[in-house]
Amino acid sequence: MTAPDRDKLLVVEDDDGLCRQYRWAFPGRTVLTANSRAEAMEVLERERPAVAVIDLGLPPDPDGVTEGFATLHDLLAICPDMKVIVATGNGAKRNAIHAIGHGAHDFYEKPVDIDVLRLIVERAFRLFDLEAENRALGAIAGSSPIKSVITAADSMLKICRDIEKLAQTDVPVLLLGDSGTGKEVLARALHDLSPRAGGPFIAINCGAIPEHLLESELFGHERGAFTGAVRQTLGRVELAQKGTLFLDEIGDLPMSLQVKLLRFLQEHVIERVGGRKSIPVDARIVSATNQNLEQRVETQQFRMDLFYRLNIVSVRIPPLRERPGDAVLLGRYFLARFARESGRRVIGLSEEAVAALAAHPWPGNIRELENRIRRGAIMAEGRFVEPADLELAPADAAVIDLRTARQRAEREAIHIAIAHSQGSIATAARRLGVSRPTLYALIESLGIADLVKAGYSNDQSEPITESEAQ
Ligand SMILES: Nc1ncnc2c1ncn2[C@@H]1O[C@H](COP(=O)(O)OP(=O)(O)OP(=O)(O)O)[C@@H](O)[C@H]1O
Repeated sequence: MTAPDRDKLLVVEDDDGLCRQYRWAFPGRTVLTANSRAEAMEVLERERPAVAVIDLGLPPDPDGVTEGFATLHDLLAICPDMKVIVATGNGAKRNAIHAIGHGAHDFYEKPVDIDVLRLIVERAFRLFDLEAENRALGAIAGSSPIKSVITAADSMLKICRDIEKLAQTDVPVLLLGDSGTGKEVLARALHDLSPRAGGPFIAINCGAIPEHLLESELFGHERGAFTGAVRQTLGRVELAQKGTLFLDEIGDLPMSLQVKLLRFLQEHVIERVGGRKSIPVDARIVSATNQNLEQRVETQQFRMDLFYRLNIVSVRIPPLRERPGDAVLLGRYFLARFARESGRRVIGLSEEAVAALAAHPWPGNIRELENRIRRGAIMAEGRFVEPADLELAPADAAVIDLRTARQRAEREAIHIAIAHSQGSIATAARRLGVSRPTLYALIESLGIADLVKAGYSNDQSEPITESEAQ
């Protein structure tokens, strides 16, 4: 299918007179019309319009909304980037809200006011353009030199280039970074880009295996080496023959094994537990830690000679919070992946979710981000993942202007006061220290009249007195 056409407007409307009106109303756009869902899908396949206006009352259900919603669903399933505006009957706000929840970009109420509709449609075209540009930018920014490493941050792009260079050598590399920053991803990339790519990549977490098992896990054992050693077993070092050995959490390697590892690094030979033979092993060593190894050397928990052997080249991986743009870029990447894997129709992150991702400090780094997005892809009810789906607080509180902050606080105070006044506006006004007309004016200007009416007010019968009005 071709790319969406940024000038084409699709109108799905069964009234031919209205279709004509639409054509006149948008002289600068190519207006394509369809009378039914089937026709709309044909036009979509052929023309890929950027924006669509659809009437919810379409045949065979012109008086209901089922066909309109089905059309909305089908259009977005094929073309999720398209901006769809739905036309609803007078007063049918519930349908409009339902449509937005199902991915519609906007709605307008019939009868058609062409000036208003023009504004809505032009806004949709502008947004479509902006998003298309963003996607193009994202594709460029996200084009990291290493396929498995998604990043747009300069510091990480530099690390990727360093990894590419280091991959051509055999020097031991020490990867330093907090938990979940992608140390294993980079270790694997180092292997995959190296001439050893055809050989094995063997990883071992030195902190996760009990000390008494670790020696045999690393170096293997001969039959009868200890009770239960019923057969000869190769260790991870030997299994990495002609490949790469990734020693994760190297700071946790017990002192007794540090000597043995050092010998391997110096002489490229190992001895299995219970064995006497020196076995040559050709494996590249990449290690990683989130601890301060120098400090462990100072406190004599880590051998200095081993530290220098492992640390011929070190690569410090920045935490996610220090990679500008990466939380959102990775968030979109994971969401696309999880949505695809789970077959869910979650299309994107809401603006609020993007802001929340950008503001969160990510103590658990990319692993935390991945887990939150996995949750969001499952929990999202509409088409967009919201901050609550990610169990993140909305971020906008930190960046709103003072006027918005004041209005928000006023809204909240009014709701609380009315709720505590059993719905009486007069009592609420007294509690808030304002006159009743002022409170009414505030409720009106803050746009919460409907909520106040629906929620609490039993105040309808209390007319404003003359003295109050002054
Ligand atoms: N730049 C990246 N692009 C895509 N996925 C990434 C990136 N970095 C990390 N990940 C993913 O994040 C998760 C954590 O990464 P990884 O296991 O490499 O971190 P780590 O630093 O080795 O963590 P730990 O220290 O806890 O072992 C993995 O699922 C990994 O695939």
